[in-house]
Amino acid sequence: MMVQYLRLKAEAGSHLLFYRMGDFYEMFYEDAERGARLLNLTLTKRGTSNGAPIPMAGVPFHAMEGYLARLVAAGVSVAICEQIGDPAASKGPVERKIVRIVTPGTLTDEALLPARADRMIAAVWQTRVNRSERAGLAWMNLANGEFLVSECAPAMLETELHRIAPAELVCAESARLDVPANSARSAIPDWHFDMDGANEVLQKHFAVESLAGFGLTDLPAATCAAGALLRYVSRTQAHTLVHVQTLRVDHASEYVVLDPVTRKNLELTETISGEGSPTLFSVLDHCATPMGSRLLRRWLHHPVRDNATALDRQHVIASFLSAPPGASSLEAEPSLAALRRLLDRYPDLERIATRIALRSVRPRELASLRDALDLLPALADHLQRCFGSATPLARFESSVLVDPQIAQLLQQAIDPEPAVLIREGGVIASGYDAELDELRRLATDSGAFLLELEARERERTGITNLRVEFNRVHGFFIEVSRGQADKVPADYRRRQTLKNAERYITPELKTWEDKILSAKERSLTREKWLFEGLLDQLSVHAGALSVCAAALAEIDALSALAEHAYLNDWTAPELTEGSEIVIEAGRHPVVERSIEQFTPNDCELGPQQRMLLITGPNMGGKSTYMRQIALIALLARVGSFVPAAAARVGQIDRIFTRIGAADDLAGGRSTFMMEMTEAASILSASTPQSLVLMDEIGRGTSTYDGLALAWSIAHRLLTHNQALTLFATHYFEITRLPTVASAAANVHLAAAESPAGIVFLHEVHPGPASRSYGIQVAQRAGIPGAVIRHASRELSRLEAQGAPTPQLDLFAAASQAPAASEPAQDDSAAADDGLLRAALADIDPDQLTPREALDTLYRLRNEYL
Ligand SMILES: Nc1ncnc2c1ncn2[C@@H]1O[C@H](COP(=O)(O)OP(=O)(O)OP(=O)(O)O)[C@@H](O)[C@H]1O
Repeated sequence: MMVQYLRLKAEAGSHLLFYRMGDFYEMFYEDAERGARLLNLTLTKRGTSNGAPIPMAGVPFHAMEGYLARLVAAGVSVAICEQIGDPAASKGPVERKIVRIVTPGTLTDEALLPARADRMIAAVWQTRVNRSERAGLAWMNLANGEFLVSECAPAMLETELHRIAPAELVCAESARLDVPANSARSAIPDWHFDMDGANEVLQKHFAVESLAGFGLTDLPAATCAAGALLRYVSRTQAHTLVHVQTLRVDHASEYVVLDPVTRKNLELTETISGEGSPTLFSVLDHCATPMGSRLLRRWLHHPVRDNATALDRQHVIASFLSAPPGASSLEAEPSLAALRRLLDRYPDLERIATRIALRSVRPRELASLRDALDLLPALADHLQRCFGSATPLARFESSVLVDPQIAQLLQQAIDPEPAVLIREGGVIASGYDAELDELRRLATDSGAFLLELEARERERTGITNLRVEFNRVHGFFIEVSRGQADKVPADYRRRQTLKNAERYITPELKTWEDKILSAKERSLTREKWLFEGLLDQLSVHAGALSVCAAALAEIDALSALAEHAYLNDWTAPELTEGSEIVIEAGRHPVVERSIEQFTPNDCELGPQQRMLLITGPNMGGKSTYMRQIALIALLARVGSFVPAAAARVGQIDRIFTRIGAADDLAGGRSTFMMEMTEAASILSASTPQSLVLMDEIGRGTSTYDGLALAWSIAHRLLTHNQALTLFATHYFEITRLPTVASAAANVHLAAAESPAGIVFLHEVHPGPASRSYGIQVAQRAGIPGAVIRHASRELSRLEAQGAPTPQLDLFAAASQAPAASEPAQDDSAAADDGLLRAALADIDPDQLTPREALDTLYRLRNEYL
């Protein structure tokens, strides 16, 4: 047996091998030690190898899913090996085979998948294309069959990986890659990414002669990644990936780019501290179905650049909110509420459709599919009746109506309340198959048949005390007392002679006995066979079911957004082609839900006013204001309504954020270094169509350095990048920027002092702030009174001395008129000078090749001229 085990283990490679032995899955050697540690199992021993005992640990077969879930959550892959031979018929160990491999990114089991989030698997391959380095990406959502590819510059790889957020990342053994924090890494041999092999695997899977139809001609790196991924995923599944029916090129340029830092800072689906709520997704997710929730999550991570796509969604939401012709707008909600109630009754059709294709669907899922299909006509009718067929909703009507034959088939085939597993029987409805009905009747109604047979034989033979009986040794027999034995007909065969009686069997009873003794077993076998046949018939419709599921998910996500808009008074933003974000009375979508009275604020960014310099006291609401503008812009680009009285949002290519400060100790970067790295990427990549959020840049170093950097960064963003920028700062000097660059404007968060202390008004007013209120905020935070009094005395002393540092004169100077433009320009020139000197000091000319020297010269010229 160990020889067989070692052969299978070699096949399983680095995956844990679950080796089926009777009612257990056993692990041996290092697998046993690792499995026991991860799953908290008892480590035992079995036999010896080279004189040493073999470690062993096992899990009961019926509890396997729970253990698998824990292993997958820990990023461990498991190869599952089943007994496929007949133990009774085999000499030596029963034949066994690895039937599937469960990896973090290739799950399709209901129990192992998160309901309201996708689990992607991605592959990456970097290669040189036309003398420049390209990163090819392929990713698959096995639970719905989506298969996508894209290519990008290596510098964008991290951003792309965060957008895709794979649970598992497949890469070449030789690749040096930073894998996103939540991804498990799986290394495969480099040659799996070979171009010829990739073409072959993909062409074979899609049964095509060329991949040109998929638009892969100019994407060699992505093609290699797709081939390797398809090969990897196929190996993990017991069945072919029939539901992966197409491959789509996903152009990153279709979406507003959000780098990993921005996704985190905007708390789209995860808070900064890693919780699931409160986030934008958690407040918006009113979806009735898991597939609707997953789609909404995907949308929030993929705001679109194209107005048409966003407007199409917005129009559907508007249709949901518009009342039927002639009715008042108050009636909109009830018909929307009725729709939401209808959606509540739908199961996860998307995943059921996939599991039908993968033939791993459970009986109860088919029962819920049957019930759901029954509801579809009512849903289509509701859409038509309440929202009218002339609206953008009409496009869903044909997709949600699937062939009624599927519903009919399921009605006939599946028991009203089927068992959990097919192996238990009780899944196929009675009346669907005459033979199954007969087997079940035999297995359960044997008493009636025996009584009927006994009565018939008594009448036929005239033997009144004839009895039909059963015992374990002889099975069924007809017993006749010895005195009556001469009356038995010729077809009676003697089975046993007792002292006072004879026992017989008849051909009819023998046939019936054979039938009944195996009836249970045969009814189970027949049921399995019928179930397989049913899956054959259903899998023909898996594609149509997926289309229906996608339409339902979209209706669900859009009606959830409509409901949120209705309940929270959101409005439809205007989407324009320009570069602008104009918001009237905007609110923060998450914060407005958590506090009683949210103060709305306006914002105007556009070609004439590209930067808002935001000042105000700590706790005044600067970060909230900046984030709400970014979230409103993002929601508009998702196609949602927005929390504002009115909004106009133009084209946005990227949203950048430099908010808050956190050390990246693991990455070896200090707070200041992180801050500057993020600022550097903003300066190098933002464009006039980008939205940039900068919160307190430069505070992580000495005041003069910080101020000089903050000034220069803001100046450069205004003059060079020309991005739409929200720039919050405590450096008052920077509020002079509008005097040198007219596209900048000052706003501040208002606060007032009352006898009870500082009152934050949270209102955005034009102009810079007049005071910092730092000491008052510190007092509210619970700094001891003695410290506060000491600080106040120090502040008065420093102010009396006449502002020795820019930091201290920050707000005191606010009431004075801003300085003339000359000195400010000097400031800017001085800061540039300092940076140039620092850059020159970093260069060691002796270490540069002529080419590098020339490049450096060009870079410096571009940056400082
Ligand atoms: N517009 C608003 N209406 C009502 N409350 C608000 C508003 N904006 C912010 N707040 C409240 O004020 C708190 C502090 O806001 P925020 O963190 O944005 O201040 P801040 O100015 O960025 O502070 P710091 O400078 O210390 O980072 C928020 O948690 C929120 O409860």
